[in-house]
Amino acid sequence: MTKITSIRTRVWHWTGPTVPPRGNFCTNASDALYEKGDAMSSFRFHQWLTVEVECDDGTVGIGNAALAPTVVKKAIDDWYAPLVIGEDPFDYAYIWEKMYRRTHAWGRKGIGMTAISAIDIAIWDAMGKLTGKPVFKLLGGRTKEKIPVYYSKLYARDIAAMQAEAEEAMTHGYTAYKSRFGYGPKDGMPGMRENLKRVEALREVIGWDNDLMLECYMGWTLDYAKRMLPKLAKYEPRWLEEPVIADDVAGYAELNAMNIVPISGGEHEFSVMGCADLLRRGAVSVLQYDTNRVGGITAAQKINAIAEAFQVPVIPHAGQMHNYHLSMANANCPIAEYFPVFDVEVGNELFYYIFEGDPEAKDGFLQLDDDMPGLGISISDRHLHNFRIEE
Ligand SMILES: O=C(O)[C@H](O)[C@H](O)[C@@H](O)CO
Ligand SMILES: [Mg+2]
Repeated sequence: MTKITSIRTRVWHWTGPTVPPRGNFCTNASDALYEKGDAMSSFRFHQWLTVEVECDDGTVGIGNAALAPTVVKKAIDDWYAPLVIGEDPFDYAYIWEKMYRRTHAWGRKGIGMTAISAIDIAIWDAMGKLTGKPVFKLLGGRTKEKIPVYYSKLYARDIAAMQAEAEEAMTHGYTAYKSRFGYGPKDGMPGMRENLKRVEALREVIGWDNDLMLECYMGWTLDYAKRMLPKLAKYEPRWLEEPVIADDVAGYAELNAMNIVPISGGEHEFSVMGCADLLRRGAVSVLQYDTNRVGGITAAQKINAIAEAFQVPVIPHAGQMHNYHLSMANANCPIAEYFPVFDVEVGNELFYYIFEGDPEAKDGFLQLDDDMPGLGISISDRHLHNFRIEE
């Protein structure tokens, strides 16, 4: 029997250069407030948590978390690691339930479930390494020759710059593009026009044979979204993402039931139960949990089965290997999100500066290696000079 002997947590604080924040960059939940200064500040992730689960034969599985890394680190060090050390990693379902139930009073969403996710991902990486199999081969194997990806950036800014970015992305063969709205309820009718002008401008560049997805990042309200949907319909978006805050599940369901534009969400939902509730209530037409938030690979795979029963496709939030392996192993995961490598801005791109092994998209697809055990990533020292590491 294999045993887990230690869990090492490190917070990687980015100290390198970052792209300065811009106004109307991306609507977000703080936009509802009378906000002085940078409303987007609490939605930038310039830190990341790595979790290394070591087994008694020296095998180390790597997990990660992007949400509130310093707090998640403390939760793991103080509460979760003692529950997991001494267990057999192949008892991953038992370990998951133990972490979930022993901290159920406070850990079923947010910080706790993010901690569970990071440990669970590390356990699956360890199991892959211990069996000599890529994680996707432990989940269901290769359901796709290669994974189609969508280009995910196009934050709101001046129209010429957005069109230039889309034109450049087009040269890489993507057939799907996600853009972010910069305006919401506080910007009134003029803001609606600004939003619509940018959608129009992107359609001019990518044409009508490519998918266009539109992201609100929780920055609109139900009222505003109901007014915008009929105006957006003619641009045929594949989905409208996170129009309202994650707690407004009824709002999601009302917008989705309008059947004007498919509503997507889930990246701020946690646990099997949380995602099952979104599906049961018809809240989303596309489910977008993130494996490093929702409960790790153990929970994500259960959610995939439930989503398949509802025939709701799962397109996890973010690229990154913990999501790619699930996309490869599930026919109900049609495409994956892909953040192009770029200067540190929002923070989704930090993954590339901490890890080695994440595949690069080519001609709108990415590939996983049948012979690469585990997740296929390692912790890199290429950019150590740009990080302060908190052990
Ligand atoms: O869907 C996404 O990629 C997320 O919402 C991103 O983190 C981003 O849009 C927020 O800045
Ligand atoms: Mg999103």
